[in-house]
Amino acid sequence: MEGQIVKLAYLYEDLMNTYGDSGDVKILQYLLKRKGFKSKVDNISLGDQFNAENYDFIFFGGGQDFEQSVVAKDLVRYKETLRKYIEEENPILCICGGYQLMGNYYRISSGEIIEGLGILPFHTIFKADKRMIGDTKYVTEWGEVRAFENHSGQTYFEDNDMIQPLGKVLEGFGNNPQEKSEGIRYKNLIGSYSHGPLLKNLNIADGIVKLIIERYQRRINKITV
Ligand SMILES: NC(=O)CC[C@H](N)C(=O)O
Repeated sequence: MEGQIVKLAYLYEDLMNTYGDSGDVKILQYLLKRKGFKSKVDNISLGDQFNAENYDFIFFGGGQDFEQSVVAKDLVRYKETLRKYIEEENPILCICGGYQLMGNYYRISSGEIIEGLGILPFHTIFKADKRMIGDTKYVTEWGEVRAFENHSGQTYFEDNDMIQPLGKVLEGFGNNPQEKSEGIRYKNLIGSYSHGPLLKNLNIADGIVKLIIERYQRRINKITV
């Protein structure tokens, strides 16, 4: 029965998957299996139908500016279902280009604006003077994380009460070269510039698996009552 399977959605797997990001989903499936949970990944792409309510976890990986501009136009159809899912404290992990698209906009090198979903109050701006590339190290609520970043977009929060960074940067750049902050945490949405994949850091992976199982149990209880 479908209800007995943990359901994961991978948004635009064919377009948004840089530097091993799909490994994040594979690691989560492996850890869920070790805990005795079967899981299934649905790849959601251009023109598909998607209802976040049916899932226990959503993954949105990184992408180059061109792919982001294509995806942004399609993604707008999912704004309300994603907003509801996020507001209800369900788990979602957005990496780099996927993270950028949760904010208000991303201004790319040509000056053109890629509209984000505007679910969270931040924006990203391409700055030619600095490509943020290399190894990163930062501290999160789950402990220290090491990963790899490669982006030109610099992300700035517009409301520091509503959203918090995922971590404090010890090495590398994170959101931008000035603030020593990495990624975002809002309810159970995690956004990060980390590739490599991020979830090779098992402290974060275990934290997300816990959130997924809690969400799965809430969803299953709703189906069976
Ligand atoms: N790796 C990525 O997802 C890159 C994101 C975006 N295109 C940037 O350069 O900022």
